[in-house]
Amino acid sequence: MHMTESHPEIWIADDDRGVRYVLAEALRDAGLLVREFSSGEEVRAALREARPALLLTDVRMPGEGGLALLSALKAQGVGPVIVMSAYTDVATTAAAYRAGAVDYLAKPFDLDQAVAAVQRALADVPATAAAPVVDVVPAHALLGESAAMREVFRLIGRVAASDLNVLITGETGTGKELVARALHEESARRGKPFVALNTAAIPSELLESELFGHEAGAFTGATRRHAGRFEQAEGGTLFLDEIGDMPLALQTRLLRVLAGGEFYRVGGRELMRGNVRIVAATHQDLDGRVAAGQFRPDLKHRLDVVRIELPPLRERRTDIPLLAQHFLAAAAQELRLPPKRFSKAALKAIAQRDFPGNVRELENLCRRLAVIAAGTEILPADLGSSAAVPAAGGWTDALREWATQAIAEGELDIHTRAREALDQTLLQAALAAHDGHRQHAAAALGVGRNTLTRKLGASRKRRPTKP
Ligand SMILES: Nc1ncnc2c1ncn2[C@@H]1O[C@H](COP(=O)(O)OP(=O)(O)OP(=O)(O)O)[C@@H](O)[C@H]1O
Repeated sequence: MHMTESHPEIWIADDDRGVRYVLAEALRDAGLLVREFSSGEEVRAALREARPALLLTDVRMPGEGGLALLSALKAQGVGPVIVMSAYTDVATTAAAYRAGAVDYLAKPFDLDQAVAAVQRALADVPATAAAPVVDVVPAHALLGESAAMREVFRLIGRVAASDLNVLITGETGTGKELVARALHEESARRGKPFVALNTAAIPSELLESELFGHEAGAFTGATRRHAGRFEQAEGGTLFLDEIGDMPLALQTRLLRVLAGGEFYRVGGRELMRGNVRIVAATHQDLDGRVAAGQFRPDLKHRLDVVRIELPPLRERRTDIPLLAQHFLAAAAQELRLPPKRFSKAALKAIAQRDFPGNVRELENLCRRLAVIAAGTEILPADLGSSAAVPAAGGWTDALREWATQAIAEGELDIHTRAREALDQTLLQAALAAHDGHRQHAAAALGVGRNTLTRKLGASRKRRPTKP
């Protein structure tokens, strides 16, 4: 009844009345006409007499789901469609884009963001022809539910199908290789090889032949012709890890290959043509390396067409419980150990840790716990200490200064005196925290009560000695 020719409607399909309501209100506030549906079937029925300017649909609804609806609409040339879902794994996101969605909203979403997405999509009409629909989507181990990871999934879904070169940045262990694999698996190149080469792990003099291959006799030790990674990855994806470490000479060579799509094997005459998608990764600041003259700006430009940034784990702590539970279960299964689970308190404690080694470090911790934790429930005490002993700039600096001076002065009991000072500091901190209760203080320090008493006694005896 709101329909007029000049005021096209936005249709919302979602079985959740609340979502429909707030979304519809926000869109109306933005001056749009909105019509609501609670199922795919209702949308189909309405399509017999009208067309939306844009459809926003949930993925999971009773009856026909959003993705099926999306493909049906695309087949009829109705568009654009924005998909919404609480399931923000790579597979669902990528499936939505493949089926022709113009955008993907991860629930819960910000209403302004949703309105902006609608306006953007309306501005981009006409939408292009539908991409073929693939129903079977491979499962990925790339997990996460933080806003940051949802954004990563969205980007992967968006760019996987294109042949654009992607640069993945992030600290060590943040999942760069997994993202590269996901890009490959979600692209039309799946089924073709995914070949990884860690630039930093290979001696620079061998890197060229690793990349481009060599002919027999090309250099000492080259007894047989060898296909390089470029050749091995033909039709698929070549993942160049730690690209920031690539020597300049090789950067020049790689650039030429990327620009011309052709290369020679080392010592070879035959011009090779390759069809390879390049996904590169680095934990370094590539822009900084360019500025410092260590990385070719033109090569960076070629590799850095789309950038996916993986935030460190400490900036997406909400992912930690999910990942930890997954790794614990996976380790138990892999090592054929009885399954264990985290107590609530242990999960909370883990989520508060900083993981300098990121997801890899968390994974290692969980594997260790799967093996060594005693009970079937993992308690905070099983986790061991997390707070790193303050290293630089703190007491160790002062200690070093003191030791240097004491050594210079020829003191002979440096170690004993330092130990004593350390013990005293720890004991006093623990006693203060536990109102002088020795047993509790000992437990807090992880030493026995006798040890504590002995140390206290030792210090009394020596009190006059200043450390
Ligand atoms: N989001 C994630 N979900 C599940 N597993 C993950 C995730 N991110 C990383 N991992 C796991 O953590 C480990 C490290 O990931 P990966 O090797 O992809 O990191 P990376 O950034 O490439 O590390 P590096 O820079 O050190 O090569 C792997 O075992 C990987 O399976």
